[in-house]
Amino acid sequence: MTALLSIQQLSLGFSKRKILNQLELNLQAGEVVSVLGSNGAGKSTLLKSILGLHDTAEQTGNILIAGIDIAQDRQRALSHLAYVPEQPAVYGHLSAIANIRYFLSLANIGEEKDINSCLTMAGLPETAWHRPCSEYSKGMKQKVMLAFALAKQATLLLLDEPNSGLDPQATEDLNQLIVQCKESGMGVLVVTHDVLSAIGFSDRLLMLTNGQLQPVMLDQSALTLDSLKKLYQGQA
Ligand SMILES: Nc1ncnc2c1ncn2[C@@H]1O[C@H](COP(=O)(O)OP(=O)(O)OP(=O)(O)O)[C@@H](O)[C@H]1O
Repeated sequence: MTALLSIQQLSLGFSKRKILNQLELNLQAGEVVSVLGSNGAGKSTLLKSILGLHDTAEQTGNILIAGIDIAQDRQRALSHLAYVPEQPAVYGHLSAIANIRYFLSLANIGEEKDINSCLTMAGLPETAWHRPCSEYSKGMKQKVMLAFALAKQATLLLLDEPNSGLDPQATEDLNQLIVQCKESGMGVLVVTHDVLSAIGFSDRLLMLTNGQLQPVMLDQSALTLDSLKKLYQGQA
């Protein structure tokens, strides 16, 4: 089976400082993988690599999305992917529906999927659909971007710190949506500091350390701040 995301020997540095070092990752359809790591470990740098945002001269290795090498055909590779950044980027003067229509047109996608049903699935209240997004909370903007991912029929979803700034109810709603995406056959890669949520929705937890991804097993019932500190410091 072709992996939805396959990263082979990815290395990247800034000013001769190595951030990613021969990093390997495979993610299958219907799988949620969460990447943990200390501040500055390189998690956002990894996401930017997957999005093809780094100068290729700075980077070595291969990244394939649905079997397509982003260095060869970035546009076609990215057509399979949806990305929700930590600060969701929507146009404030447009409504949720208008934003999604606009993003779909930018991606050259017709409205094959019903936007209303995507907004419903993403959990945005119907009363907000036609209001300008400048009036939305962060959680609501995030739901617009997730509804876009569903409307685009992306098979691979990248989420950068999806729970930061969300209250417990909004966190639970988002966690459930991640599980729904997985159950519908999407692959989801999450970068997060919310270890508790990640244990709940992930099939695999990986720790980014010294530029590489290492599997970690965490027992939710034994989780303490001290045990987490040790794990992040590589002492667990
Ligand atoms: N464009 C850049 N130029 C130089 N250094 C950079 C650049 N982007 C990131 N870095 C450095 O690379 C390292 C990894 O940064 P990155 O943002 O990927 O970390 P992170 O794991 O996402 O951290 P956090 O958990 O704080 O968000 C940091 O030391 C950062 O300063």
